[in-house]
Amino acid sequence: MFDKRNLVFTAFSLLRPFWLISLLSTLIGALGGLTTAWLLATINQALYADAIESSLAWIFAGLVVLKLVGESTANLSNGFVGQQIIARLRKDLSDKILTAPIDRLERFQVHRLSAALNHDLGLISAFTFQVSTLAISASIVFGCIVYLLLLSPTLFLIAAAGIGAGAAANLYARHLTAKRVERIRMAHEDLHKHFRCLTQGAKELRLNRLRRSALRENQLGSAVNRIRDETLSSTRIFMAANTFATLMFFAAIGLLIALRFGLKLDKSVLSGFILVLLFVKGPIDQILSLLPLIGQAQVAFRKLVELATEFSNSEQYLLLEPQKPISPIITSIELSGVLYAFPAEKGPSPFSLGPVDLTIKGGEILFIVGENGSGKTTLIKLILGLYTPQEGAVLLNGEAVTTETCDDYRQIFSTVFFDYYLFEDLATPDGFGLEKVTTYLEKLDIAHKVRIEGGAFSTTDLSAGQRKRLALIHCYLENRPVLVFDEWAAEQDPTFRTIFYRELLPDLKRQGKTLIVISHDDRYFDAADRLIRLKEGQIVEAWTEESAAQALRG
Ligand SMILES: Nc1ncnc2c1ncn2[C@@H]1O[C@H](COP(=O)(O)OP(=O)(O)OP(=O)(O)O)[C@@H](O)[C@H]1O
Repeated sequence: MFDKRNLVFTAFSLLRPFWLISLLSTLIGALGGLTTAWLLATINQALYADAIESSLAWIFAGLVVLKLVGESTANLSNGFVGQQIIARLRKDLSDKILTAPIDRLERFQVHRLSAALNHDLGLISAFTFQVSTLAISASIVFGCIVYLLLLSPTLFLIAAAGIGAGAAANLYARHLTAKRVERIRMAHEDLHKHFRCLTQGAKELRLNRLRRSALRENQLGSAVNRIRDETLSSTRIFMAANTFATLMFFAAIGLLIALRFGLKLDKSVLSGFILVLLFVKGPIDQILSLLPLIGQAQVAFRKLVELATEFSNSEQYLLLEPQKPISPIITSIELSGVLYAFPAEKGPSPFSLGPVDLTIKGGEILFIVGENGSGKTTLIKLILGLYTPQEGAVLLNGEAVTTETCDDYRQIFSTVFFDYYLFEDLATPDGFGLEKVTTYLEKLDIAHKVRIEGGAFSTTDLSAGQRKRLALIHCYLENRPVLVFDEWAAEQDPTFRTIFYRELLPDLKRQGKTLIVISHDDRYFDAADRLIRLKEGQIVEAWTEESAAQALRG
């Protein structure tokens, strides 16, 4: 549940490292603003003076310099603080995502993340650039108010009524548009989702006219139209409020002039008053024009805090360096009474796996097989320490893996997931095996397509099967004791599929690696030392090479 205190706390924690410079720059900006009001008073004084004294000229010049220095310093330092805050937000959010529990991350859909990282951060960035303008304008308005009050309290009351009515109209407009700002933000999330469809589903959309027009007109079109219509409607509301504010402003000026004789006002006081009033309209309009942006930035900031709260249960220690070195000796990896259930958010019956008892012996080849949706990938995510079991424990060499040791534990594995991500750069421990890369490329029959250039693959624009071979090269280079393959051979041609099961796996086993392989290739099940079959989240069959041979012997 979102907590308002959290928003305030986050805002303060963001500003804390820069509080001094923020405060100083705001004060300097305010000084610049107040100087402007003083400058106006000096001009007014000079206009009605019988003679211009040199001291007045010096004061005028000094105030101009002070105003320029104050405002530029405030603009520069506020820009600096703004950029620091944006940089900090970007890094903090990336850290949150890097350390977020994998299952949370999987549930928090990508388009929501990209809306936050692009739309929300963009709005906050735009807002931070306006902070000094806001501070300077506010202090000019404040300074002018003080000066007007000193000039004539009666005139001030009349002017304040007019300006106050306009400001109230704008605040009411802000209230009226608050829901629209929320709806625009929601539509941006939808927009990001449909933009993903545009690029990731480009081929399918080209081939399916019905889907294409549904996306164009109903989904993407609807989100675009909602943003346009809600923004236009908000703009109209603010325009109406601004028009009313201007009307009230000039009505107040009209009234002041009309009352000139009735109130027996001094001509010089009235003209000076109106001069300052006309001047102060600029900063007032500037503040009012920023109200829509302030509303949008508030919503954006709240969304970012919500995102940070969603991932607050993060594994902060993942960012600490260095980790414990990985022990290359694996005697066993054990799941003891492990249970994991997906939350009941989607669909009536969430999937649950276990309780599972499973011991993987160091150096063996274990196949995990079963129908689609039987829980194979979920099981390996538990083995890999990517999901935390709700019950039971994972043990390495007989010792329970704890929250503190989990990341060290994860470093024993190299994986190629079914939905793997192919990194272009090679991340090898101390350059391990770099001299062997060419041999690996040749072994995987990909050397004619890819070279190593500057510590990265020269290209990853390859066929699906070839890309997966590059993912395997990453595993070779990582040189970890346990390798996990989720349907690695699915995209390979028959020849290379045979090479994978008959040559590569036995070869890795000979090097002392432990191999965990998810496979649907029943022709090669005999390549396993041990096989377990999953059904509806339970191990329903387990055999070893010996038990199979014994069964065959009868
Ligand atoms: N992020 C998720 N949220 C909720 N349920 C999920 C999630 N991921 C998987 N599931 C559910 O868990 C079940 C097991 O999924 P899993 O990916 O482990 O199956 P699998 O055996 O690897 O299937 P396949 O052979 O198709 O890859 C599925 O029925 C699926 O509905």
